[in-house]
Amino acid sequence: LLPILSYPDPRLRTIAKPVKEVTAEIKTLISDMIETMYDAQGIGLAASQVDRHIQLIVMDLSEDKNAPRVFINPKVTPLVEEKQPYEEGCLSVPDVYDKVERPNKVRIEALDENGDVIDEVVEGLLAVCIQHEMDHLNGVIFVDYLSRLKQTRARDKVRKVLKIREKQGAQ
Ligand SMILES: O=C(O)C[C@@H](Cc1ccccc1)[C@H](O)SCc1ccccc1
Ligand SMILES: [Zn+2]
Repeated sequence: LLPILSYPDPRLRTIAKPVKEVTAEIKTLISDMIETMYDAQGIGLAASQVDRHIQLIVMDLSEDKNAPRVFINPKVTPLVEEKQPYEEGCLSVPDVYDKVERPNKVRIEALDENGDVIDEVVEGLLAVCIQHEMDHLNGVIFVDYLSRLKQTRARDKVRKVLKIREKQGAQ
């Protein structure tokens, strides 16, 4: 399992670089990220969150957690002006959930783990999730869209959650 960086760790603000070649090392990272995402009960995970600053996202929206998707060097283009609110969460901001408005139909252009082209139009949760992960690759965290007060509360909440996890871990 890979350690997931927690807000407000400044490393989460790093801009991810494009992947030049899908090496064996990157394939190992992909499987480690998928395992880490499942363990953390996430439906998406960006490489930035595990302190690897390359343009790589893994996602799995399936019920049985057996259909992982890999997006390398993704480009997301909104296809509608109108934004819809969605109650978002983030594995880097544990136990914090709040509404974020995003376009809910986007085009995804990327490469998959075999270097094959992905070019899809997606809607709903998949569209929300890919935009949330794309933000991570650009050093943006969903709490950045919230008020200063909510950002302060999020920082305090994460500090508390991490203390509790430390204690649990130590026992
Ligand atoms: O990037 C992450 O931290 C994983 C995110 C992905 C996500 C955020 C907002 C909306 C959809 C997906 C989540 O932690 S995965 C947990 C989750 C699952 C369903 C709905 C919201 C959050
Ligand atoms: Zn996140």
